[in-house]
Amino acid sequence: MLRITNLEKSYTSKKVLNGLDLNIKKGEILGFVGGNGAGKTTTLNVITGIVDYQKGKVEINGLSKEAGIEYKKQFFFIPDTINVFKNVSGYDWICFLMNLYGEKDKKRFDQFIEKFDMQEAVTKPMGTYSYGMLRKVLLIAAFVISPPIIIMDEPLNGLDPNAVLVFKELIKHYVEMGGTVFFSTHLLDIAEKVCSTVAILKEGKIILHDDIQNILGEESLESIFMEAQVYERKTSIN
Ligand SMILES: Nc1ncnc2c1ncn2[C@@H]1O[C@H](COP(=O)(O)OP(=O)(O)OP(=O)(O)O)[C@@H](O)[C@H]1O
Repeated sequence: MLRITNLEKSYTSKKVLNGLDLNIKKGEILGFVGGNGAGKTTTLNVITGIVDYQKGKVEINGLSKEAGIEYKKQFFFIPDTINVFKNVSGYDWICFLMNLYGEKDKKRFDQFIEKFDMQEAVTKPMGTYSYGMLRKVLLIAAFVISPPIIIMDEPLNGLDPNAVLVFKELIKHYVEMGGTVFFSTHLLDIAEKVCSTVAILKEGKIILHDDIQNILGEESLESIFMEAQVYERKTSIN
C-alpha cells in the first residue's frame, strides 16, 4: 500500500531521515513511534508532499507524487498543526473535500457528525472552534472520504475520552472496509490497544516494524520502546 525506500531528508546540514525503509500493507493500523525529534513528523510531511526530500522513493498504491492529484487522492492527512479557512464552516469544508475526492455518502457524514457530538458546532465558522473540535472535523473528513490510507500526526491530541472511543470504533470499521492507517503517536498505551503493527523510528531509520502481538509477548510497548532506544532490534516486516 505504502512503500518508502531508502529515504533521505536533511534540513540544511542536519540529516533527519537516513535511509528510511518502510512497507505498510493494506489493512495495517501502524503506530509510528520514536523519541522527540526522531523524524516522525518529517516522514509524514515527506509522504504527503508538504516537504521535499533529497533521496529515495515514496509510493502509495504504486503511485509517486509525480502522479499529482491521483497520488493525493490515495490518502487523507491529519497534521498536528491545523490551518483552516477561519470563515468557512466545518460542514461546508467537508462538503468541499467530499467533492474533491468524489465521495457522495452524505448519510455517513451526518452519522459521523453525531458520533463526534459536533451537530451544533459543525455549521459554525471553523475560526470559532477549539483545537479538539478542529481535530474532530478532520477525523470526520478522513472517515467520510475513506481514501486507501489515512495518515495522521498525533491524532489523539486534543480529543476528549468520548472522541477517543469514537476514533477507535471508526478506525476498526474503516479497516474492515479495506482501509489502511498510519499514525504517529507518543501514547504507547493507545498504540498498544489500537494498532495492528508498530514501527519504531530512531536516528532516521526504522529499527523495528512488526505485528503488535509479536512485539508485545510478556512486555508492554513502553518497555519495548525504552529498550529499543538503547538496543536495535531486528525488523521482521519489510
Ligand atoms: N523546518 C525545519 N527546519 C529545520 N529543522 C527541522 C525542521 N523541522 C524539523 N526539524 C528538525 O528535524 C528533526 C526531526 O523533527 P520532527 O519534527 O520530524 O521529529 P518528531 O519525531 O516528529 O518529533 P516530536 O516527537 O518531538 O514531535 C528535529 O531535530 C527537528 O529539530
